Amino acid sequence: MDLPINHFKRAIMAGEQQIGLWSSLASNITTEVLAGAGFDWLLIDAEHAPNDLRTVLGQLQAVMEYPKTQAIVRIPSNDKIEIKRYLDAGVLSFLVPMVETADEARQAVAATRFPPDGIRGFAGVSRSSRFGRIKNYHSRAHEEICILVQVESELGIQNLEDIAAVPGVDGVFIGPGDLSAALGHLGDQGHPDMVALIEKSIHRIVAAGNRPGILTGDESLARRYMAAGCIYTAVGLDTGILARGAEALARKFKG
Ligand SMILES: O=C(O)C(=O)C[C@H](O)[C@@H](O)CO
Repeated sequence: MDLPINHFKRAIMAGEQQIGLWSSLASNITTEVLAGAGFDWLLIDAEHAPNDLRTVLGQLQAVMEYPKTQAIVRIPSNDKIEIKRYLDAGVLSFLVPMVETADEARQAVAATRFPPDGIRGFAGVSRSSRFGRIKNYHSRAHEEICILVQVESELGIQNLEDIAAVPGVDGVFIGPGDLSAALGHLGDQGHPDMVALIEKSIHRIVAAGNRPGILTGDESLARRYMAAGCIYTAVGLDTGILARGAEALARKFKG
């Protein structure tokens, strides 16, 4: 058995825009529904959604039937133990929240590498190696692992270039919600000052030779950030689609 190819990682490295959707319903059924919708990637959120390792595993299995849609997992925190467990479960692409310094970015990368390049614990027969069926798994695993670090604080923005320069950081994702809150615009990601700062940050990440990403449910902002250089762009959330769609249908009959 060959090492699974990380098509998402290869696409962003090639500069090919990847359109994604946030998946927060913590259900293998809804994630399977979304996997067939036509997105390039789904963000399975284990930070701000009631996901745990077992529910994420079920969603990874649900997505497998849709090879054109890749799963990115946002882990609860930048924790080496968490990263090890999600790696062993078969996660290939990570979004690591609240990274503020280059050292924190280095820690995240090291948690995904076996010694001597990192500190990942050795599991001989886990799902990541397809239970020992992938030849040379341990010596090649890093080739298909994708680390996206999330910058969403004032300190993180200050350290953007240093973070982007860390070897093994495949992308720098801007968290507009937390960043807006940190800069005095809580709940107002569309404030002109925030839009300008995010646009400038995207330019900085590109200039640093790395790959920017973002989430926004606002179509005009999504297109503006893509034009600025965002190469993996989440354009909505399953919870929002379900809530607003259900409300609209109810209004049709209930007024
Ligand atoms: O800071 C942000 O914005 C994000 O990290 C995304 C949110 O966590 C997500 O839940 C959408 O609101």
